[in-house]
Amino acid sequence: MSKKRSDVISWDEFFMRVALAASMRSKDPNTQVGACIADTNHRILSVGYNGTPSALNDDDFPWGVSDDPLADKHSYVVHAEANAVLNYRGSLKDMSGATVYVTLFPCNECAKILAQVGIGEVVYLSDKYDGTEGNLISKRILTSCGIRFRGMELAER
Ligand SMILES: Nc1nc(=O)n([C@H]2C[C@H](O)[C@@H](COP(=O)(O)O)O2)cc1CO
Ligand SMILES: [Zn+2]
Repeated sequence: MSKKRSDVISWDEFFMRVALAASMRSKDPNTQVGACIADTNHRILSVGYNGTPSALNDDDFPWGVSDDPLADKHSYVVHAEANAVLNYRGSLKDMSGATVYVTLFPCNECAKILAQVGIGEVVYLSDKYDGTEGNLISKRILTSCGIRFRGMELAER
């Protein structure tokens, strides 16, 4: 009789790879971000990546940065974590205590959104904006709302 496989990927790795796959849909030329929200029963609630609102023609808007907010991509892009929350079609009470897997540490605006929908934990791959103003504010919000956060790495496969 054959034995069951035991070297399966962990839940952390599975959800982070889903987030990573979502990031591959991003059209942002500089930073592609993916997010996957999983509940405490290991069920995926939602997925998102950074992009413009779907009704907006993203060929008509900037993908670069500029001192002019009208010509800056940041003015038009919805962040991956926000999109994951907005894409969710279930009852928000089921998001309580859920974990968001995100390929880049959330900004302060997303931290507020995640806190307000009751996310319990943030797991991230990169923290490339560590120490910047928005990043420090985000960590302050998460900490003060009792939202745990931890980094993880993905093994090469
Ligand atoms: N956690 C995040 N989720 C996101 O979806 N983003 C998005 C906004 C932009 O489209 C891009 C950042 O572009 P840049 O400033 O690195 O060229 O990633 C950014 C962050 C950073 O906090
Ligand atoms: Zn954000």
